[in-house]
Amino acid sequence: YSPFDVVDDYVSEFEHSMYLLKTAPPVAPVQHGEAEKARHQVKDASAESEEYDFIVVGSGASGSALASRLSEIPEWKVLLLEAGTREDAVTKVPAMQHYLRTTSYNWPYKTVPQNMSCLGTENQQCSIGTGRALGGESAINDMLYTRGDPKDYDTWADKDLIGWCWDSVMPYFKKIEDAFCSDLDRKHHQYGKWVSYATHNTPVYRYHLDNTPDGGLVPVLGGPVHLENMQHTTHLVSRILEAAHELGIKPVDYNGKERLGFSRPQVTTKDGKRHSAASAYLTQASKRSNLVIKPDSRVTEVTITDHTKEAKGVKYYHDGEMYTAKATKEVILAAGAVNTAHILLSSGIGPKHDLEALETPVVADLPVGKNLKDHVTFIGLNFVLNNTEHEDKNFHECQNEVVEYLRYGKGPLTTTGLELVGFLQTEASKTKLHHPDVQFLFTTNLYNQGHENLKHLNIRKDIYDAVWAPIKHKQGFSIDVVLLHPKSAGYVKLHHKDPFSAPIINPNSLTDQDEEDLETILAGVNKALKLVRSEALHKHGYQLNAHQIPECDHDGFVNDHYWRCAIKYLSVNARHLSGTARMGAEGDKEAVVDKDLRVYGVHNLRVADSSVIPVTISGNLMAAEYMIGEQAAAKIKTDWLKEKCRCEG
Ligand SMILES: Cc1cc2nc3c(=O)[nH]c(=O)nc-3n(C[C@H](O)[C@H](O)[C@H](O)COP(=O)(O)OP(=O)(O)OC[C@H]3O[C@@H](n4cnc5c(N)ncnc54)[C@H](O)[C@@H]3O)c2cc1C
Repeated sequence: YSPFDVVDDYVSEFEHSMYLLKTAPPVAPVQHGEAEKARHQVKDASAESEEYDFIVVGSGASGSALASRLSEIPEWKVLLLEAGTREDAVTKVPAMQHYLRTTSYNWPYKTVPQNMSCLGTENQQCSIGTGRALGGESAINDMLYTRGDPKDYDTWADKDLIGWCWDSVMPYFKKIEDAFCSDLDRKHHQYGKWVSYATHNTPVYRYHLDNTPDGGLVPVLGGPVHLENMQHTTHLVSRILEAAHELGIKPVDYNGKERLGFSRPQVTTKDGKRHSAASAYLTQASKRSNLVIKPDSRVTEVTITDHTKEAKGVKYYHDGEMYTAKATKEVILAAGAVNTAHILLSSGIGPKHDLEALETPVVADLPVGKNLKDHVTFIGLNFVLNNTEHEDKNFHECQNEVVEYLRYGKGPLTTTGLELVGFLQTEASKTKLHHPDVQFLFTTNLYNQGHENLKHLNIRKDIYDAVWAPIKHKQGFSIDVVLLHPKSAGYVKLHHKDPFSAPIINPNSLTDQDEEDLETILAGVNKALKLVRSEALHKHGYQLNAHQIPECDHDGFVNDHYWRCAIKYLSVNARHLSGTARMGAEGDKEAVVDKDLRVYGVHNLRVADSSVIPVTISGNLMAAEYMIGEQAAAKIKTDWLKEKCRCEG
């Protein structure tokens, strides 16, 4: 075959998508004037509005799972509204993920200036952009699939949240997944089987088959979300596993029974291409006539009746005009921890005092926006390999990579650079139970590729020049240290009552009084340094990047004193945002929704996304979001189908 046959069509589609992304106008916030103009064009609500049984707002992991499951009931008409647009050829390529975060597939939010973290960013403002696409963040994220630790969910259940303990959520994880990974703890997964076919001139294909009782082979029906290991790794994996062995750290399946240790990443790709929530859930479901999916439609407010406090529908902005849509049964918000809080606040649901200050009529006085949590992450731990330069690729090599990607789903384009993941308990941990407090992300050549590549993190140019520019093009790797259970909490507030203006986001990272958060990251840094000093890595010549942050370099030594300072400069937000519409039992003053995700004090309104997470989990959030979407659908089905049985007698 000619590589040109494979590549030509793809390259033109890819180039076209890149052109559209580069020329797209800035997305959010829409300018104040434009919002005003649009508001005057609101169509007459009663005459023009569309009517549905359910309206789901936001199509991320939770919203896509939820809308898809609700539309399984043919009599229910479901509307899914999404502010972002459909994915394209660029989003499918895992290696493009950093680029995507500077495009219109992103809400370009920044935090307010921080005092204890992000000191190395422009204006001390961390970038906190979240995904804005059909598929939500799963269309731009790092694709790492981590369920979290059973103890996390048991902690939720300890707060009287029946139905959320590990034993209750585990079946949903299994329902979601279709896992094709090596090193799986199989009892704990819904997994596919591998059958390889190699014919004389075709590549190896994979079939997903199982034995039937009569001995034939049928496809196994796993869940909609395809999981596989990163399809491209380097020699770093075996070297780190060897080093880990030296330190007594085990190789594990972090989604299995034993979770403390190191694993190959399990990621949401299918044949090396990104498998977003939209691909997993909406591609099939969109064939149903009772599911209406509207991208480029930004919800500004939930409409709620004055005296009965019932959610009746939403207002949304599409193509320069405002529309209304009615929900005869429920409205469910799944717009992510920042935007769900924003919509609730704009609808008059939030702290009374704050809403009144902005002259917003109060529908329900609830602590919306409080308790914002994120997994703050230290990115300043970089290692170089004996000053080895990596060479620029020539045209032929690049072309081969594209062919490898398209034809076999392999090669460097299928990876984000992440090679290995660790869940560890540091010396700073206060619990006697086995429970991780930090996550390690081992990535090759992530930060030393030019300042442009760190634009999505808002890193200052002088910091880049001091720390990473001297090792540009050097081979090496980094260990990001992720704080899994931050004590500090922040908030999301309305900046203005105009629903189009960006909210105030303050994660307040590393501000806890006892500095436990800082000390836990420091303990993680020291553990990482110990690992790199092991014989297994030392013998290859890996060295700590000698170029450090000038503001922290008081005495020329890289010691705890230095690292505490460095952590404040180069800890950034992981954008694992949660907790802004927290789930809690009745009487819990910090709760916004109950255990069935219903908003307290407002009828027919639920929240089903990371906003409801009451206590952070030991892992990245996407898997939990899929689980929350699935659980929400099951709860809604139970409620309304039970209702139907009662009515029908
Ligand atoms: C850069 C980045 C990397 C990450 N990497 C990982 C990772 O590797 N693994 C992992 O598990 N997690 C990762 N995360 C976090 C994870 O992706 C999210 O926590 C999770 O996907 C959130 O799912 P969600 O359904 O709650 O919301 P989202 O995915 O944020 O979906 C919400 C959707 O609602 C839409 N929306 C918002 N406001 C409105 C509105 N007003 N009207 C209509 N639609 C609206 C948004 O456009 C968005 O599409 C990452 C996040 C980011 C930003």
